[in-house]
Amino acid sequence: MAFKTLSAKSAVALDKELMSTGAFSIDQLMELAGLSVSQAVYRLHPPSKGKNVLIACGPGNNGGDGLVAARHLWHYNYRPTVYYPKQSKNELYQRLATQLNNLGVPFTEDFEGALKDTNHVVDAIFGTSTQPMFKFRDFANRFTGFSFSGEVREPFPAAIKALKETTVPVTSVDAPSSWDIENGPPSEGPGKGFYPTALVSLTAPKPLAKFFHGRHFLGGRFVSPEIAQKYDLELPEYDGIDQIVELDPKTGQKLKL
Ligand SMILES: NC(=O)C1=CN([C@@H]2O[C@H](COP(=O)(O)OP(=O)(O)OC[C@H]3O[C@@H](n4cnc5c(N)ncnc54)[C@H](O)[C@@H]3O)[C@@H](O)[C@H]2O)[C@@H](O)CC1
Ligand SMILES: [K+]
Repeated sequence: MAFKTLSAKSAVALDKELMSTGAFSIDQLMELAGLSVSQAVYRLHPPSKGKNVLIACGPGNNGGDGLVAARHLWHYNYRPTVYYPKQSKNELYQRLATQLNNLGVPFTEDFEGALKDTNHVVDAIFGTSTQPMFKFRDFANRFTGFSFSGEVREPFPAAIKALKETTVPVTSVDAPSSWDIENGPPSEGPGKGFYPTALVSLTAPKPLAKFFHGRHFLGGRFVSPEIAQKYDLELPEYDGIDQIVELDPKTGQKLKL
């Protein structure tokens, strides 16, 4: 069975559509994305198996999903710790960080130290960025010979390397950080050889998911039938009140239990 995915170009258009004709705000989408991630963590690693969860957040929307997930995990009785070294000045992210401060969730700058005392890690450093900066860099790379992963800037290379080397289970949000949306794992740089335990694809799996062989969940239960049809998405049915659905990593279809 063919593994159906959403191309980088369609992912950009779909994001715009959700926020224009779909009438969603970014806050809403991020809340639902982060809620999905928190449910995947609960499914993989209930608090009875260890409450310490380290959430690594990058500077963009992927990091925002991580901040939201951290809040939900606290409410599920986990003990989350957040690594968020490049805090955005954007009001939305500041509010998400304040919400965590209000719950007493600690922020750490020592990612590797925190990793020693954790039971599960959420990788929300980089997702499937659709920023023009990435496109420019891809273009520039053709002339300089540097790959995307070789260009991951400080302080994130050490964190991505630590994610690769840890024996603690890692759940990646939308993409294993530093993977390419179309071509998957990088051939050099800190993300070379990084294969997390689980992946939560948001809205629809992107082409990189074909290179991933761990446990695969789909989240982002907010796509209307009209938008799904327009983007030719074959979204699996979510059960009951679940915000995630587990997919067969080989086919991308709903996993038959
Ligand atoms: N359509 C959806 O389903 C939704 C997507 N969301 C999330 O949004 C993500 C995409 O967000 P963004 O486009 O903000 O991008 P990312 O969050 O993937 O992050 C890339 C950002 O990092 C910055 N950056 C800074 N330093 C860097 C360095 N050293 N190396 C590389 N990049 C660096 C880039 O400027 C860029 O803004 C998705 O993967 C998903 O997690 C959700 O927030 C909302 C719903
Ligand atoms: K990620």
